[in-house]
Amino acid sequence: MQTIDDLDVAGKRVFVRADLNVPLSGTDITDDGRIRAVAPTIAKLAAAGAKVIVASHLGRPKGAPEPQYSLAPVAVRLGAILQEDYSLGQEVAFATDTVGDSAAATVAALGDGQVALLENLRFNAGETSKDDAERGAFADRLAALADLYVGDGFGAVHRKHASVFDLPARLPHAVGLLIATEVGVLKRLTEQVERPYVVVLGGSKVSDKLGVIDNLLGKADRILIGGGMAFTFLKAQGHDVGASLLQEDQIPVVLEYLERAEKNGVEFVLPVDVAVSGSFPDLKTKARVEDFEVVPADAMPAGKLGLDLGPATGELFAAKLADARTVFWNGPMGVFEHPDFAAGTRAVAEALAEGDAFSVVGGGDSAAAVRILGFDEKKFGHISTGGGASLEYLEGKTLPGLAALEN
Ligand SMILES: Nc1ncnc2c1ncn2[C@@H]1O[C@H](COP(=O)(O)OP(=O)(O)OP(=O)(O)O)[C@@H](O)[C@H]1O
Ligand SMILES: O=C(O)[C@H](O)COP(=O)(O)O
Repeated sequence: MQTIDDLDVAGKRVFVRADLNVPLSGTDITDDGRIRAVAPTIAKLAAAGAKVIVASHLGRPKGAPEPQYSLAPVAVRLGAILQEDYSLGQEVAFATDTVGDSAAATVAALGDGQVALLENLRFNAGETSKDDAERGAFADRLAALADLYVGDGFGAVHRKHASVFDLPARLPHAVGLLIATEVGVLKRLTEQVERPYVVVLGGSKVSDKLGVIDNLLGKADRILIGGGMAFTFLKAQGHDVGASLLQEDQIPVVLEYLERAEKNGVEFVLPVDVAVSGSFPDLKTKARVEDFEVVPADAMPAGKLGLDLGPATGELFAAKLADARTVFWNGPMGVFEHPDFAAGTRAVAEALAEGDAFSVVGGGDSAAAVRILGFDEKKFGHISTGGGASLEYLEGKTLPGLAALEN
């Protein structure tokens, strides 16, 4: 792959596909880790005299503008970071569309060394379309904005989307600093793993992430399952899971995983107790949950939502991490955004921060959780900006965004 050092960027319009899909509470950015992670690439290009056009998705809008997914607050924060940490002389210009008049005018007004951010790519149906021609047509319009392409949105490289996959085929391209670092670390987990190798999985994108277990059954020594992921396993074992997140159609798959794990000598560890509530907590006010209750994992009351590991499971998971030499963790153990349901995530983070295993934390929300809960990032081996992306990399899948940069 070419790096940005291989490109002559001075005076050129350089399109940087970043992953600025940051957690928001209204228009407040609750964790800016993904912005900080791509800032070195943007700053380096600007310092080399490029006109830098940054683009990203945010959330999952359905192909049309949805104001709550606007990247406008991100432009302000990116500008502040570039000014404070990289001495960029001006603010980041913001285009209120992606391939329309605002984008054209914003890019035309960019001077050498200046930076603009386009509005959310997913406000256009062409970005995520399954139809090659529709995606290609959108990529053509994006390509018209720029002379060169830099891929640095590691969190999105597993998506076959126009700006990730089709656009680099249309412009001379290179890999950014963030992707280069991320891939370097994850390679280590696929090539030389020190054992015991323990994998911790949680989060809410259950259907996206169950598949990785298939591959991990041949690699990991122990797999701990928490977060929204746990309830499909508990249900497969015959337990009622109330109104918790459940991927019912995946139960046969999960049963096969459990059987194969036993055959392969891989230890599966599931929650033994769960923190529940009758409704999803208010993440904005963070008001105390009146009906908060810890119940055994095999006796979840009907209608209740499992929202965190119980304390016994927190201790169990910490014990199962104590002798690990390598750990990969993806997905929070509970709805950590609310203080009543952060304990499980805190227990795992604490075990990793205090242990001496080489630990990789993958995922926008998992990484944010570690920082929001106040852990020192330096206590972890690597904090990856990619959740689904890092899992698919570890699965050995071809990632469209990396394949496109290799061609
Ligand atoms: N039991 C649960 N029920 C519902 N949601 C949960 C549960 N446990 C965790 N979550 C939610 O999971 C979300 C994070 O899941 P996700 O799979 O997106 O994690 P990630 O891999 O770190 O992020 P990404 O894949 O987006 O990079 C958090 O917002 C958290 O509140
Ligand atoms: O948060 C993520 O994992 C990336 O930004 C990708 O988002 P997506 O799962 O909505 O494609």
